[in-house]
Parts: sequence; structure tokens; C-alpha cells
Amino acid sequence: MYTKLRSIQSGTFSTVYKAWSTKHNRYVALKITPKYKTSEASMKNEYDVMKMLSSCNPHPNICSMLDFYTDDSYYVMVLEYCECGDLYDFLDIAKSQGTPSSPSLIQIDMQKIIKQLCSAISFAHSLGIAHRDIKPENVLLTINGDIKLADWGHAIQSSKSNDFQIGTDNYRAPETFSGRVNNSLIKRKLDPSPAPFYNTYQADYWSLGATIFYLVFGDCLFRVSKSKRNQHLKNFDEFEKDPFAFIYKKYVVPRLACGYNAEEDLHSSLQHSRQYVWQDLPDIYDVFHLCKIMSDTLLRVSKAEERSMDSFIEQVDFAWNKDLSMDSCFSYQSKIDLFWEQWSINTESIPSNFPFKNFEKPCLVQDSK
Ligand SMILES: Nc1ncnc2c1ncn2[C@@H]1O[C@H](COP(=O)(O)OP(=O)(O)OP(=O)(O)O)[C@@H](O)[C@H]1O
Repeated sequence: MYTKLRSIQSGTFSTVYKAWSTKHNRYVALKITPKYKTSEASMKNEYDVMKMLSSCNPHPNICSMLDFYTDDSYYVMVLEYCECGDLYDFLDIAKSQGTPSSPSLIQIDMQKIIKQLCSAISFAHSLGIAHRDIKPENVLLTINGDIKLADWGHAIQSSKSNDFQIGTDNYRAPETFSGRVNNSLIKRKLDPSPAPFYNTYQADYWSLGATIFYLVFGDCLFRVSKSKRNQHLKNFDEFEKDPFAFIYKKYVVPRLACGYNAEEDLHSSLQHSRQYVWQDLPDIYDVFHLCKIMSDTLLRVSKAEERSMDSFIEQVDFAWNKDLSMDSCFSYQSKIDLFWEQWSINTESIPSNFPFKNFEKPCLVQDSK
């Protein structure tokens, strides 16, 4: 019924193959998980979640399960096949093709991806399912440039959890790190109280913000090294104090002032900035504005309950889908004003050799006035 054609990729638990299905008369993806790599309970959880998400009216932006079978050694999940792979690999190709002065010709529709991702997350939440591992590797691309949210292996059918080991560190919400000290056996004996709960939907909102951030900059907002958890918490603190200054200093300055590398903790990749082009983020002010919206709505560090995907979408819509006849539209001048006045960047933190003039470059979107 299924003819394996080639291996697509091996993840932590499974290997995914492209296959032809005579049953469905189409290409499918076979996600094959050896039984020794997973427990029956966690496979059942993934199966139950996929069954719910795929039944009746499957969401167009969620990678549906078409079939499932098992034998003595393997679990096989038959999934819709996404021709263009995942967003992480896709951006890697774009990054390898482009340079800051000559970006890759690959263009991605940022707004479309944002809207489809939010729609998929909101659909899952409406069914009581939180994904808990949203990241570029789990966002698949179809040949039409649509996305499908995949890998529901860490999903939970609950709005609450006190499991602090779930997800991918670089994209996890701050509250999913703390919990009860380390979960180590010794500490557990000393502290028999149950670990505190966090809201899984709000944790998904954070991961959504961290994923979009990756799409914009081609790098993670936070990188977590297991041996440097303290450093990581310090980064959260610094981010919380002034999210925009944090992003500006660590991600924007090094990119714009190409070659500047005085910051100790900069990743070398930061020098490679706009190697690919977002169709609808034509200039750096659009990038700033999107970052500002994200830090206001999705990337709230301590007040997780104030994260809101609805207001994120609302603000994105307002900024980019405005009626150009309205006075309140987000004009080029208002973008500049917003940047210099409202966001009050601490210019002292900017290196003296930084070319401020870069900010005067004309915007590709014409002001309507
Ligand atoms: N339906 C699909 N169509 C095309 N490619 C896919 C599909 N499903 C998965 N892949 C590819 O295989 C990779 C691994 O898949 P998946 O994340 O589901 O496996 P995993 O073992 O749960 O991975 P991990 O736990 O390491 O994140 C994806 O990042 C993607 O590149």
C-alpha cells in the first residue's frame, strides 16, 4: 500500500520518508518510530492528538494523519506530505545562497506564515490541545508556500502542565524552565510538594514569538546552553527590562554595522543579516515594528497571562493591512518617529562607529500622502 521512496530526515525519535500511497493515490510522509525509542503511552498520546486534529474537518495548516499502523518493531504514522520540507531547512538554504549585500532570491511571505501559524495554533487550542514544541523545524512548507504545523509528539490535551522537561530549550517559555528545582531525585526527596503548573497555551504563544523571531533574524532570540542555565536566566532578565533594546543591541546592531563584533556573546552568524528577503518587511523599521509587537504581545517574560495571540494578530493586521486612506496609517515617517521617540533606544549602548545614516534609507512602501 505504501512504497518508500527516500528518507527525508531523521529526528530524535523517528525517521521520516517520502512514500507513494496506492490507498490515497498521492505522495505521503511515513513517520517511522522504532518502538525502543518511545513508550507506548507517549505514542498513544501523539496518536490521540493526531486523530483529533485530523478527523472530520482537518485544519489546512496542520499536517494531518492519514493512516496509522504498527508491527513488532515500529510505529508508522502516515502523514500528508509537505514538498518543501521544514522552515528551518528552507531558511538555511536561503541563508547559504545570500549575502547581506546580495540577498537570496528566495522570498517568503511573512504575513501569510504568521497568519497560518496563528490559525493552526488557535484551532488546536480550541480543541483543548497545546503543541508545546513550536519551532521552525516543526513548521512544514507545501509547494504553494502554505505552512502546516507538524510533530505533535509533545502535545498535551490540557491547558495546564507541571512538566518542565518538554519542548526545545531555545524556543521554550521562561516559566517552563523553572518549576521545582531541577527535578533531580535528591531535590525531589527534599521537596515533596507538587511542582507548580503553567498554562500550556500561553507557553505556546511564547514559542510562536520565538519562532517568528527566528524567521526574521535567522537566529534564536535566546540560545540555551545546558551548562549555562544561569546565563540564560540573566538573558531573560535583560530582555524583560527592555525587550526592544535587547533585540536591538544583540541582533540589529551587529547586522547593520556589518563587521562590528565587540559584544562578547554575539554568535558569529549574527553578522549575516538579511541574506534572504521578506516580501512584506521591506525595511528595517518594519522589522523593528514586528519585534515591538511581538515583545508586547507574545514574548512577555514574567506576566505569561498577559500574552495574547489575538492582540498579536490584531496589531500585525493594523500595521501592515491598513487602509492607506486613513490618517492613522503606519507611514514611513511614523515608523521613524516610533523608532526614535516611543521606543527610546538607549543610544549610548550603540557603538560609536555605528553608521546611523543607514536608517535614512528610503522605504520601499510609498507613503500615501
Ligand atoms: N509530513 C512531512 N512532510 C515532509 N517532511 C516532513 C514531514 N514530517 C516531518 N518531516 C521532516 O522530518 C523532520 C522530522 O520530523 P518530526 O519533527 O515529526 O520527527 P521527530 O522525530 O519528532 O523530530 P524531533 O523530535 O527531533 O523534533 C521534520 O523537521 C521535517 O523536516
